[in-house]
Amino acid sequence: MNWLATAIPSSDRDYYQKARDRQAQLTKPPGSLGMLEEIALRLAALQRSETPSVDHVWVSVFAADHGVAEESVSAFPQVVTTEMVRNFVNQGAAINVLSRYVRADFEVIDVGLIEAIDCQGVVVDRAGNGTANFSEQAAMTCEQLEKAMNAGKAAVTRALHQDARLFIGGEMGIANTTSATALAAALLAIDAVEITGAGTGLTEAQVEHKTEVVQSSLEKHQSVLESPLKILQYLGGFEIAALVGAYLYAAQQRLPVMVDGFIATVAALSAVSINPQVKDWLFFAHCSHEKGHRLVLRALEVRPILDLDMRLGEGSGAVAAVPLIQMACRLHNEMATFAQARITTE
Ligand SMILES: O=C(O)c1ccc[n+]([C@@H]2O[C@H](COP(=O)([O-])O)[C@@H](O)[C@H]2O)c1
Ligand SMILES: Cc1cc2nc[nH]c2cc1C
Repeated sequence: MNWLATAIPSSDRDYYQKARDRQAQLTKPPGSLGMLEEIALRLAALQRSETPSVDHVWVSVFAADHGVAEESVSAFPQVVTTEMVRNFVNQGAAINVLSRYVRADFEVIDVGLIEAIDCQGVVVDRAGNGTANFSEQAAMTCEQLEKAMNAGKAAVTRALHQDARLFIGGEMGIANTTSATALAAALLAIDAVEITGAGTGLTEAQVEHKTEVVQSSLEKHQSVLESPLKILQYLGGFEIAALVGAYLYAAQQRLPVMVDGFIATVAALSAVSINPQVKDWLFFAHCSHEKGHRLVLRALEVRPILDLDMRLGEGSGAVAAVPLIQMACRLHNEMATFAQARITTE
């Protein structure tokens, strides 16, 4: 994975300052548009533009099965992953509705279902047929990790070919909150009990069992979890590794990203652990209802745009935040200045 060593550009300070100067002249008390101002400044600096815009959004949903599902850690059966992929293709899922609403390009990628489904409209870029059960062995081999991260890179390449201005990666994988929880606990060196939550809807007793599965897996693999890539290989999922690859490559290619919920934010944490420069290119859409999400956002020192108790995944929260960042751009670009509107400032 030589491409991982490619430098990630920083955002442009001059454009940031220019955008800040313009915000100061717009017809509003300074700072009164709150976080919408900062979003516009960041986008101006990333796009090196005085008129930032995110008119063309790209959504790639990565789907994969998880070996750890056999430990009864999800409220839903594993087959739902494949069934939801069919739903994505048939345009019936929440992410399809939201993508249509913002006129985003949408694709779904089978990055590792147990059984490949013969369904027109699925991009097949598989790293394997489901990960191994990480409570017993490494979730994936080094080769599979590379394939999964390359699937994310390939999705970003497709987005760039279509001139997308914002990349959104969604995920679908029954039991992937168990994987994301283990990843975050390993990356942040915390205990499973601090971060394990209900996922798709476990009872308290089931969450306790899930916590034990995560904690014992962390202890089992402790001696090999010495780098972010090893942690991803041992505890990750193919769709999570694809998100990590997508975030890193998008940043290398100067394509801003909107990060979705708990699983996607853990993928962002993994990407930041691999290359901290990636953080400049990431916007965080929302804080999900999943227990560990706020903790991971805090660890990343980022503030999400929305806090709606969503916990769906699929990229849904990220798309829900798109109208707000589009508004942030329009306000920045179209508001009159005090001089234009002839408004007294002192
Ligand atoms: O994005 C989130 O914050 C989120 C929180 C809980 C669950 N999910 C979704 O639910 C699935 C994983 O839940 P589970 O309980 O099977 O681990 C997976 O397909 C995720 O997209 C997503
Ligand atoms: C129905 C269903 C839809 C989902 N979308 C993302 N994760 C999901 C999990 C379930 C169970």
